[in-house]
This record gives sequence, C-alpha cells and structure tokens, in this order.
Amino acid sequence: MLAAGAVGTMQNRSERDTFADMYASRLARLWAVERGLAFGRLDHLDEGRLYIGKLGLTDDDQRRLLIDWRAPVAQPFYRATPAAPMGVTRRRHLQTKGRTVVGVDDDLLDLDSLTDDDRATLNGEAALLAALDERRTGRMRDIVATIQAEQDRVIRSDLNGVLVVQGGPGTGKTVVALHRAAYLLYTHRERLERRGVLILGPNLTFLRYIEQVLPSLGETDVLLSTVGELYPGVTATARERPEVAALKGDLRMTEVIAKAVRDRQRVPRKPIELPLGRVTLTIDRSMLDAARNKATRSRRPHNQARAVFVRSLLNALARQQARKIGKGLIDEDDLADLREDLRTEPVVKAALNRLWPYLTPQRLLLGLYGSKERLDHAASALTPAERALLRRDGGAWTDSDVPLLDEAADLLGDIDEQVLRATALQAEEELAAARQAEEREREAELAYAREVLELTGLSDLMEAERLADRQRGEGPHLTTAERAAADRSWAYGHVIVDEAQELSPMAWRAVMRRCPTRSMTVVGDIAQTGSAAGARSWAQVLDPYVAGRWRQERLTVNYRTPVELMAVAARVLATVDPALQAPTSVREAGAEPWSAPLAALAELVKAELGEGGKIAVVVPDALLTGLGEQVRAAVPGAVVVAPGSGRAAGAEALDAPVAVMGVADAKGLEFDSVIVAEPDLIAAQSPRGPSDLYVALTRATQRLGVVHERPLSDALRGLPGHPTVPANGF
Ligand SMILES: Nc1ncnc2c1ncn2[C@@H]1O[C@H](COP(=O)(O)OP(=O)(O)OP(=O)(O)O)[C@@H](O)[C@H]1O
Repeated sequence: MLAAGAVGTMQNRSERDTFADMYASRLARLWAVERGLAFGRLDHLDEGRLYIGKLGLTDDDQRRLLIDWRAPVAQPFYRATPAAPMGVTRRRHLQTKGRTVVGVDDDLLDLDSLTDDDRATLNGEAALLAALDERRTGRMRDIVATIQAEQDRVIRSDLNGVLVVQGGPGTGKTVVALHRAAYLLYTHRERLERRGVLILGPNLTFLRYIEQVLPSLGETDVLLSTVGELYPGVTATARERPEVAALKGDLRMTEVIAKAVRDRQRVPRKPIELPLGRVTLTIDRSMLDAARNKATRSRRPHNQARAVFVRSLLNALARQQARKIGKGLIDEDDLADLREDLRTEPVVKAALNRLWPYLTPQRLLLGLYGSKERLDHAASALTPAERALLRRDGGAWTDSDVPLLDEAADLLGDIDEQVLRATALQAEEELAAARQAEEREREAELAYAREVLELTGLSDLMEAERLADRQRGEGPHLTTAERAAADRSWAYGHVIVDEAQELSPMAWRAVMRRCPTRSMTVVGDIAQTGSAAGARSWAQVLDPYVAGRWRQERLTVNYRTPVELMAVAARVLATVDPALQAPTSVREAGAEPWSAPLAALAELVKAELGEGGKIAVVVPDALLTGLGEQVRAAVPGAVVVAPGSGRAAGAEALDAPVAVMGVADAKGLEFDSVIVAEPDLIAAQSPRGPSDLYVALTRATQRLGVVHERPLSDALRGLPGHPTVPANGF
C-alpha cells in the first residue's frame, strides 16, 4: 500500500492511507503477541475444548481457534476452582518456546474425572511458580497465563466509577493495572478508543519498565506519563526538596495561584497619562474599575477576558478623545473608528500590556517565584517561612511545579500561538478573522471527508475527523494517545494512576481535570508513601471528588519478594506503623538477607554479578554520587540513575547489569538482587523515610543485602553477616 506512493486523486490517497494505517496497527498487534501466543486450554462441559491466548483468532470458516483472554468465555481460566468449577473439567497451562509446546500443567476441576495418575502428576501452582522464578529482564512481562483469581476480579471490574486497588509491595498492582487497561479497551473499545486511556506512573524509569507490557497484550492506544510530563511543553527535570514539594502540593496553593493571576490585572493608584500628539488622554481609576469589572463578570479565563477589558477601556478612551478634540455627539461608527486608531497607538498598547498582560502559566509562575513582593501579596495566606520556600530565580521545573502550571493554565486560558507571535494588539482582530476562516476551511474538509468515507464504505473504520486531520497534513500517524499528549484539556475515557499514594492534593486536581467522567483505577500502597505531599489514606484523597462513590479491592499475596526477604521488610514496616500489614509471600528464595560493612560494597556488587541477573544498589540521595562512582569504578557498565534523568537514561539503567539509584527512582521496579546502602540514612532522609526504606527492601526477587557504616536500627540489627566478607570489610 505504502509502496504505491502518493499518487491518484485525493480519494485514492485517503483510501490508501486508511488501509495502510489499518494493516500497520494489525501487524503491530500480531508481532506483539508472538511470544506465548496460546497459553491455556479449557475443557468445558458445554463449550468443548477452548484454547486461550493473547488475542482471538478464527479460521477461514469462522471457527474459533483461539479465544482472547479478555473475552467472557475465557474468565473460568482465571476464576474456576474445584469448589466452583464454572462448567470446566480441566484447565491446562501451556508453556511454549517459540511455537513449540515445552510443558503442560493441569488443574482438574471436576473431581469425579480424576484418575490416580492425574492425582500423582498434577500441580496447579507450577505454572505460576515457574513464572515467578524466571530471571528478570529489566522489563515487565505480561502475566496473562498466570493471572490469579483475586487479580482477575480487579482486572474485570466495572469500567465506571473509581476503583482503588490497595496492596503491599509485589502483589501485582502494576501488572494488574496494565492488564485492566487492556481488558477495558477490549471490552469497551468504542468508548475508550476515541478518548484514550492515560496511565500515570511514578518516574520515567518505571514507564520504561512497563512500556512493553501493553503492546504485548495487544493494545497500542494508551498514553504512559508521569505527573511531571502532564503539562505539554514542560519537562520537569529538577528534584524538589521534600518541604517545598509538600508545600507546593498543598491545596492552599490554589488560592495562591488564583491571587497571583488577579494581582496581574492591575489597577494603579495614580491615573495614567497617554500623550497622543495633539491631545493627552488619561486612564483614571473609574475607567479601570469599570473595565475590570466587565472583564471579571465575563467569567472568562484571564487571557480571554483581556479582550473584554481592552474593548471597554478603548471605548472609554475613544469617548474621551472625541470630547477633547471637540467632537460632541458621536455615533457608533465614529466611536469604532477612534477605537481602532487608538488600538494601534504604541503608548496605548504599552499601557494595556502593563494593565492586563497576556500571561502563560510559565511566565506567571516564574514571575511569582522570582519576586518577594509578588509572593508576599499573592501568598499572604502562607507563613513568611513558607513563602521563602517558594522563592526561586528561574531554574528547572520540578514535578511539583507541574500541577501548579496546570492550575494556572486553567485560570489563564489559552493564548493562541498567533497572538503569542504577534507583537501588536490588532492581532486580536486578525485572530478572530483567521479563526473564522479556519473554521470554514475545516468544515469544508470535514464534509469532504464524510463523503469519501461514505463512498468507500470505510466509515466504520475511521472517523471523519481523523481523516480530515490527515488531509490537512497533521501527521498521518497521530494516534489517540499522541493527540491526547499534546492537548492539556484532553478528557480521557479512563485514567489509571499507579503508585497513586505519591500524588499530592494539587496533582490530584490536575488528574481529575483530565477525567471528568471519573472512570478511574487508582493503584497503590499507603504504607509505601514516600513523598512528603503524598497520601495518608485513600478517603483523604478521593472523598473531595467522589465521596461515597469509590470502591476498594485489596491484593494480599506478594509474588515478588520471597518469604525470607519479606520478613526483614515487615520489621521495617512495623516501624512505619504497627497497624500496617505486610503481604504474604508465595515462595521461598532460600537465601537469607545479609549485612556487611559499607567499605565492601564494590566487592559485593562484583560477587553478586557472579550470581547473575539484574542488580540494583539503592542508596540515600546524599550518597548517590559517591557510591555511584565507587560501583562504576569496580564494575564497567554499571549505570547511575541521576534524579530527574529522562526516559532514555531509565532504559539504560534497566538494561545495565548493575544500576545505582535513590529510592524515588526504584519505586515500582524489581531486580534479581538488591543491595541497600546505609539503610538508616534512607530512613532518616525525609519525614517519610521509613516508608522509603520499606520500598527499597522489597525490590528484590531473589537476594537482598545491606551495607552500612552507621549502626543499624533494631529492625535490621539481627541480620547475619555476608558469608564471605570479614566483619571489618575486605
Ligand atoms: N499472577 C501473576 N503471575 C505471574 N507473575 C506475577 C503475577 N502477579 C504478579 N506477578 C509478578 O510479581 C511482580 C510484582 O508485580 P508488580 O510490580 O505489579 O507489583 P506491585 O504491587 O505494583 O509492587 P510495588 O507496590 O512494590 O511496586 C512482577 O514481576 C509481576 O510480574
């Protein structure tokens, strides 16, 4: 299709593009499910034998060859038990390598059909345990073949309303949330494909980590983002101090921002003189008050209300001018002429720009942070010490600035790019004209696109609007996710928030703005909250938006961290809050966690390398550079994850055999082996430090050790020494 090139009529070309697009996404889906395409078989009393796989396939006679795992008939594969067999007599897990079956694993659910042989060879858990023991690749895998019943309930829960999934580390919250996205898109394709699904994760490394799961489940129209990336055009690269993050995440900031906007709509005390050749006009207090009131009453955002303000003021000035040049009574036409002349006068333009400037959220916020005077006024509700925390001259954006930019954008409204570019106020008129022309043009294109679709019978496959965009040359490959990413006011069909305990109240406002239907999945663990602005309870977070209308599911089984490691982590959890309960691990690793002197770190990393798999060294933020250098010197290829580094850096860390990072960047990830450096410094580095330590200790799937110079706290003191390291190091 593509090789045919751009020839023929407009209609031919659009047909070709439509088909090419359709085939390309079909191909992408087929490639993505290649590994483990068919993984299960159900022997069903009524339906006969069904094969379950990553997508549905039929043969030329429309006979079902493979059932999509998300289809209702596939549900017994995950839910049937001997007590409630759901019509299934046998469930079989298939393990494949390429296209060859290398193992099978049966659950017989109809006990009457069990033979003695069956009894001897069956082990229903084998598939799950085999999956869990596999070595980590640095990327998350899908778990369609081994989804557990409590997870299946979450995945297939109703689309509407807010579902909270609370679960300890390693209980599969992330992987379940991703499968839920795939399930919802499959079941509610029509509603969700157009609006898209947004998945928010804690950091860029994490997004890299999960990125591959969704396409391999057969879905490509999902946007993965962090809160720091939510505001188009701004990239958060700096890390905020905990106390500043807590303040910027506080709801009191809504009033600070609102006041900062109002403060820029100025009414100076003294009248403003405008020398205009023969006459001098004066902008006085009453004119200004009237113009400002009109603009405020228009209830438009700042940048749009500016037009009302400007028009009112120019009218008043035009009348004044008419009086001054001796024209007594003037009619509307005269007034309009005078007004338009005034509009282009440089002194008038300059005055209007001072009185009611066009503002971008970036300019507003930097202007606020950069001026003690502005802060004192706009943030008068904060204490002087708090105001001092907000002071900053320029500098890079942080994750906690992004929700504030979003808040400001809501109050300021858009400025059209044309206005941004134009230096003159007349751009307002030009803009309106251009908008009308553009609107007419777009209408014509839409009508044409509809005709094409009807003629070619393709209307089911492609919306007219998308086709019209394509004809306008707005990127043939813009998926829903890409269009949504570029549009701050995009309303998603469903929003999934992972590690949701980390979001500040201000971040929740930004998220809720993107999900007016409140169809959401909120996934997290209150016990792991590390951010000073993060959540202490789900009710505190959600009640302001959906009081009494959210439901909660709990995941209780830890599939990542072996029993021996979890026992240590649980002791730390008890220091966070004795009432919190750690999840139950399903397997034993056989390796006891150890402790060793900090000086032995480099040698220990080398020793771990010998064991194989992915290794992480999780360190206190203050020691990242120093310890990172030590490890890098000892192990070529080791990567240090700098806070705020981009997605590419995250990928590099995941692919490296050894990665050194702070807790914030380890959130949500897992490794075969983890070494935690100076655990008590991690626990002391912020008010939520003990939760951070709990997160660090629960990242390993096989082996865990701590290295330290400072004395260990009670929770870790009993750890045995490393078998090969003398107590005083190498
Ligand atoms: N049903 C399952 N079958 C196979 N593997 C599973 C299953 N459920 C979870 N896992 C595995 O357990 C590990 C932990 O899952 P996941 O990262 O989703 O947990 P989490 O609850 O988000 O953890 P955390 O809160 O610590 O970030 C992953 O490797 C995941 O693939």
